Amino acid sequence: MADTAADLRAAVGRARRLVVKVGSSSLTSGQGGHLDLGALTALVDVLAARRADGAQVVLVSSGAIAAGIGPLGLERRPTDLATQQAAASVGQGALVAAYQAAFSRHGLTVGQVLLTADDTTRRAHYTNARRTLERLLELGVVPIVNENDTVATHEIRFGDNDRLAALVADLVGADGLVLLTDVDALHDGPPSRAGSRRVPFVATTADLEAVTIGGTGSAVGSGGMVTKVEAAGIAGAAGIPTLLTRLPDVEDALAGADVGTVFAPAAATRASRKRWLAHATTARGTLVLDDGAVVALTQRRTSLLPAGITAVTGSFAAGDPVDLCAADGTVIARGLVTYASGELPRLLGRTTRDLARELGPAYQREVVHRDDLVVL
Ligand SMILES: Nc1ncnc2c1ncn2[C@@H]1O[C@H](COP(=O)(O)OP(=O)(O)O)[C@@H](O)[C@H]1O
Ligand SMILES: N[C@@H](CCC(=O)OP(=O)(O)O)C(=O)O
Repeated sequence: MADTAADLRAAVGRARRLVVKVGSSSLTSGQGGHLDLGALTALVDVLAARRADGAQVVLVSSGAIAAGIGPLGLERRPTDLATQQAAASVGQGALVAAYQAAFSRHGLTVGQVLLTADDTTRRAHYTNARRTLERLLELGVVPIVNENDTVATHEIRFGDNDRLAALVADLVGADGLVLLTDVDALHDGPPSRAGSRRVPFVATTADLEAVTIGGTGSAVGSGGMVTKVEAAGIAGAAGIPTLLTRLPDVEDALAGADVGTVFAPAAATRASRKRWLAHATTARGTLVLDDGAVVALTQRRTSLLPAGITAVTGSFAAGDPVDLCAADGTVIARGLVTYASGELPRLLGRTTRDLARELGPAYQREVVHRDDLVVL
């Protein structure tokens, strides 16, 4: 029988391994610019209590850019990448120093882990990040994860930390993910709209059909509710329940109180490598498929051959992740491509037999092998 909301709340509360993500809006005051040390300390006290109960905790903390606004004398969150990176460079130091001081009062050591979207896209980097996090946890350290904003580029960037938190939860095999933001829960419409109501439980994506999910409502956050719901989906695909609430309610939430929104995990999960491909990679280009190829991939689960591709966009190397799209642009799958973007145009629409005869046996290969392909 499916888990009830109460079961799932209890499961997150007693998680042996917990990933907690806190957003910029919860850690900074007013228009942002300075860390709210009271809020940060309150969070650390709750996490330290979980540690004292024997749980392992990974903290994914935003706030670097927001915390750099004040020290740099800026008036608001910068919008250009270079100034965001400068603010993150200043703010990340302040953020980790504040956590270090707060956790040390509980006798706990923290370790900073900065990741880029490129680190999760490359499988070897991804598994390396897993080893680092595992070792930190074994050593009793509280890892504090953030995006490595100072080197992230526009093209390949998480931007908000919601997806990163869900990927980290999957990476470390967490039993629960907690997303802390500046609203008490997911609402059935933007909370600023009069009459919007809390959604206490999302059992399946069907429960989201009647919900209007919007972007950020704060001056310092970036993803809004859209990325939080997506993050709950990514964690759910790994079998991990997500609890979304606001920082002042986190203690009650972890005690199983009926606050926030709890998202049930998916009934069926994919293999870890397929989850990585679906959620942790960033596509470097697009292959547009004809209708026959779409049917072959989605219904017969075949590999993708050159004959079914009508167009290629982007610049990628062999082995890179790419999106596979239908003619109308809908992304239907993601896969690791066996050819570089420069090689593909002359192969499109051709049979592998013709290509092998003309160009040699190496050209008999699939463009995306079914083992390296995940239908979305
Ligand atoms: N349906 C919804 N329910 C709740 N919040 C929503 C909804 N749609 C949009 N939001 C907005 O999402 C915001 C939280 O996201 P964000 O500002 O990115 O926070 P964080 O910094 O914690 O990541 C809320 O303040 C709210 O204004
Ligand atoms: N890595 C960035 C996260 C930016 C951000 O606004 O994220 P979030 O508050 O989670 O929507 C930072 O630390 O400032």
